[in-house]
Amino acid sequence: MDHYISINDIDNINSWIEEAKELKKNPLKYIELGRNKTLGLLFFNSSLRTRLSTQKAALNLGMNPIVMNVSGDAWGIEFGDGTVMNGNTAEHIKEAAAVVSQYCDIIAVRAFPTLNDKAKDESEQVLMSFKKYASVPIVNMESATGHPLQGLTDAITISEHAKTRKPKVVLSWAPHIKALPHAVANSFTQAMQKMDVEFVITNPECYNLNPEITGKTSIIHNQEEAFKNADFVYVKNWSSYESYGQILNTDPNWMITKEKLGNAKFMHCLPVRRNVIVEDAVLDSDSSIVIQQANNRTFAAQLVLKKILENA
Ligand SMILES: NCCC[C@H](NC(=O)CCC(=O)O)C(=O)O
Ligand SMILES: NC(=O)OP(=O)(O)O
Repeated sequence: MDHYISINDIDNINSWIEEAKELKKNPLKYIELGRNKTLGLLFFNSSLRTRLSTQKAALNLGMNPIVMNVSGDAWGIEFGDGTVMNGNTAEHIKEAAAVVSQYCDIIAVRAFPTLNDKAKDESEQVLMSFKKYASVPIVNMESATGHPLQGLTDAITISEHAKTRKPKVVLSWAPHIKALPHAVANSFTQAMQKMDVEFVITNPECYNLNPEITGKTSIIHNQEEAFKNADFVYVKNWSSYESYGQILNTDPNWMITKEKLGNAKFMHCLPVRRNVIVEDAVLDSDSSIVIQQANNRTFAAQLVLKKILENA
């Protein structure tokens, strides 16, 4: 594999899941594979899990990770072509990406959407500019429209916890005080579409995700109906896609409660706002598998890095 940009880069999700489970059993098996190779992690946004689990994955492969908080610590980067750079940006992505490529064998990037410029967000300007101007493989650590390391993690976690051959998986919108990206929900949807699961999405009417991503997946606007016989309830807030980046509904009736969850397992990518997205009683119960889910971030990242290293 050259780059890991989206869930579409997974050629066979079942074999990837099996390989990730093998890595989890023996995380240091490939400690020589990345020896003397450097992974650069560039963060334009905050992170706890991605920042630590991706470094851990690199260390398990014998790589040396180096991390930079780009927003704040680096010079402001210009992405526009032909811009007269007399504003706030001090260096162009053409130089920045070429320079970092000389220090790193793989570059991983986190860059969230603007949520006010749909065209710009959908062009994935930051991630795709790194891909264009860097001379080494690029890994997406959550971009404007996708979080494929999370989506792969979620697929592994569902496979590990499934009690039936074809579990029912529900992606549910839940309320939030801030306008949040679509990336996690998009990549989760794409991952579930590749798996042998019964997958449905539930969200208020004004919150349908990008129809190009949801495709034929059924969208049910009645949460209670969607949750019937669910084995996994994956919860996430996202802002409106149609009224791009807007908060149109904060109805607390969409919050996940123990009663609504029934016998299903609760999943969330984290960080999660308690008693806004989900009540304490769920997170503090055995129904929640969010901690086990976050642990799998390491093995998803390790699998992706391994596949890139093996291709080098
Ligand atoms: N990487 C996982 C989720 C990151 C981001 N969440 C957030 O920004 C939550 C912020 C808050 O709760 O204030 C998102 O939804 O895409
Ligand atoms: N789930 C996830 O990506 O977490 P962070 O934002 O903390 O990296």
